[in-house]
Formats: sequence, structure tokens, C-alpha cells
Amino acid sequence: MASSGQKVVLITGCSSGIGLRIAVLLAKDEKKRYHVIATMRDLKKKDKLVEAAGDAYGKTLMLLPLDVCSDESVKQCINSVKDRHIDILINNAGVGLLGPVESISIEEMKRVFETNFFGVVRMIKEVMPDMKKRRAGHVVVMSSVMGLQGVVFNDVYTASKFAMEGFCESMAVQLLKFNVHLSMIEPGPVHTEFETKMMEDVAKMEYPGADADTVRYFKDVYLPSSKDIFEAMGQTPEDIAKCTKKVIESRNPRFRNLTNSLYTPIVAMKYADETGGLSVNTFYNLLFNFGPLMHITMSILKCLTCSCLRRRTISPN
Ligand SMILES: NC(=O)C1=CN([C@@H]2O[C@H](COP(=O)(O)OP(=O)(O)OC[C@H]3O[C@@H](n4cnc5c(N)ncnc54)[C@H](OP(=O)(O)O)[C@@H]3O)[C@@H](O)[C@H]2O)C=CC1
Ligand SMILES: CC1=C(/C=C/C(C)=C/C=C/C(C)=C/C=O)C(C)(C)CCC1
Repeated sequence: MASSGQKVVLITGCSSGIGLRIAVLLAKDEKKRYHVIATMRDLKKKDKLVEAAGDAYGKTLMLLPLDVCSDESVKQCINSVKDRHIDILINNAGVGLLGPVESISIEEMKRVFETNFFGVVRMIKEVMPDMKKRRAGHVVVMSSVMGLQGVVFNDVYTASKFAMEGFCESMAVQLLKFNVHLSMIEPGPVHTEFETKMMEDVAKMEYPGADADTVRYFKDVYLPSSKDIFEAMGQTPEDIAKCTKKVIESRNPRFRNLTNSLYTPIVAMKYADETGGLSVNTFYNLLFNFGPLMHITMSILKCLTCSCLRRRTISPN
């Protein structure tokens, strides 16, 4: 149970990656300011988290089952929290989806929206009324740079994160009236099981319905470039956990929080040209003309990312 003065933080999707790291970082807070409720849909996967939490497990960290795709599971979980009192809700659970749209069934696409979009909406709907009543609370959403800028062959994942950005941008205004803050965290590539799972899915893919050229562009152009991008600009889940901690500890939390300064110029292009031509053409050139030189392209990007742009991101340090 939370002791007085402790903030109750509920996090979704803590079996691996970013969610696991946020749970551990907050539970190990030196001043013990947080009572962490780490949730996952399958508690059989708890071992990695329990091991990483060490002594904090059972003290500042407890576990609850929660599947963000199930109304019943969400209700049961929140009802089992003392007085349904949650100070900080961190919506982290999410799934990726990669590949030519022609090869992806509508069912698979719906699964992504069910988790990444409706999963977040379901959580916010359940927790927000209590926060509004108390005139206090902070809702954090793990969005992505792909919630701000589309990336080829990530069409449906990007759409799910854009949907969430739109939902939250609208919601934030109403919530502020009730003194409830809403913040988006927008990481670029992060080395977690997300990357591994997507690569495993791609290895199994047979590309039904996609023409040979599209499959070739995906396999021989996009995938190697994406690997280079992960290598050159990938962050660790600990980095994202530190950024998230900064956001929840801020007196005046920002709505948007990019975590990777290397991505700032990519997002800035969108706002520099309202016709969209600059982003679309730059992405086209980066991928199809400079793709084989992605290492050099990344170095140029690093130079472009001067300290002034870096101030626009949340640094993990
Ligand atoms: N890795 C990256 O490059 C980036 C990731 N993100 C976002 O960060 C978030 C965390 O991803 P990351 O840590 O990288 O990936 P992981 O795959 O390591 O973690 C995803 C977590 O979400 C959980 N999850 C999936 N579906 C559900 C569900 N229905 N109910 C509850 N939990 C569920 C998974 O649980 P289970 O083990 O049961 O599948 C897992 O714990 C996601 O929202 C992702 O979109 C954003 C930017 C970049
Ligand atoms: C920037 C960029 C590319 C790839 C970006 C990638 C791979 C981003 C991954 C982001 C993730 C994984 C977000 C998760 O939410 C391309 C298209 C290769 C070339 C053009 C420039």
C-alpha cells in the first residue's frame, strides 16, 4: 500500500522494454516518492521485472494483471487499486506493425489500433473521472516520433500513434481545466523487444498481394536503412525511463516530449513547409537516393542537430 506523501503510479505493459525500465526506475527512487503499480497482461512474464526491481519488489513496487484490450480487465485492475486513487497513469503498452499494406490483413491492423489507440482511450476513460474529481493527476502517453511524422512501411503503426496524438491534443485542453496534466513522450528508435518482435514478424512474412517491386523496396532498401537508423540513433529503454521521470517530476510538464535530438530536424521539416512537400521529398531522397549512404546521412543529421535544437528535447541526463 502507498504510504502518505507517496504518489501512486500505474504503468501498462511492464513485462519488457520501456515499461519495465520506467517501473524499476520509479520504484528505486532514492526518496521513495513513488508507489508503483506495474501491470502486464500475463503475470507469468513477471520474472524479468521482479529481478530488475530487486529489494523494491513488494515495497515500492507491486504487480497487477492488465490487458489494455479488455474492458473487463481494465475495470478489474483499477477497481483493485485502493480508493481507485492513481496520481500518475503511464500508458506504455503498445505493439508495432511493419510491411507493405497490401500484405497486412485488416484484422492485424485492427489489433494494432485496439492496443495502441483504444487501449489508451480505455485506460484514460477509466482513470480520468477520479482525477477530475480530485482536481489532480498526470496522464502520460508513450507516443513515438511516428506519432508526429509518418515513416514508409510503418503506415498502420504510424496511423495508430497519430490517432492517439490527436485524441490527446484534444483531451489535454479539457483536462487542464481540472488541473490534470497530459504529456506525450515521443521516442525515436529504442532497443527493446519491440524491434526484435518486428524483425521476427518480418522474417516470417510472405507478402501476399504485394508486387515484386514493393517487396524489393521493403526488403532491400527500407530494412537495411532502418537497421542503420536503429544502430546510429537508437536509445536505450533506460534513456526513455529517465526522460519520463523528468516529465512527471516537472512543475509544469510539457505536452510534447521528443527524447532524441537527432530526430528534431526530421520533425521540424513538417512545420517548416505546410504543403508537406519538404518532408515527403526529403524522406524519399533519404531512403531511395541516400539509403546506401545512410551512415553518412546520419552523420550529417548529427551535425544539423545543434545544441539549440537539443534544448527542444528532454535529455535523459
Ligand atoms: N522500441 C521503440 O523503438 C519505440 C517504442 N515506442 C513505444 O513504446 C511503448 C513500449 O514499447 P517497447 O518497450 O519498445 O516494446 P516492448 O515490446 O518491449 O514492450 C511492449 C509492452 O506492451 C505490452 N503489451 C502489448 N499488448 C498489450 C496489451 N493488450 N495489454 C497490456 N500490455 C500489452 C507487452 O506485453 P507482452 O509481453 O504481454 O506482449 C510489453 O510489455 C510502445 O507503446 C511503443 O509503441 C515508441 C517509440 C519507439
Ligand atoms: C528516419 C528515416 C527513416 C527511418 C526511421 C525509423 C526506422 C524510425 C523508427 C522509429 C521507431 C521504431 C519508432 C517507434 O515508435 C527511413 C525511412 C529509413 C529513411 C528516411 C529517414
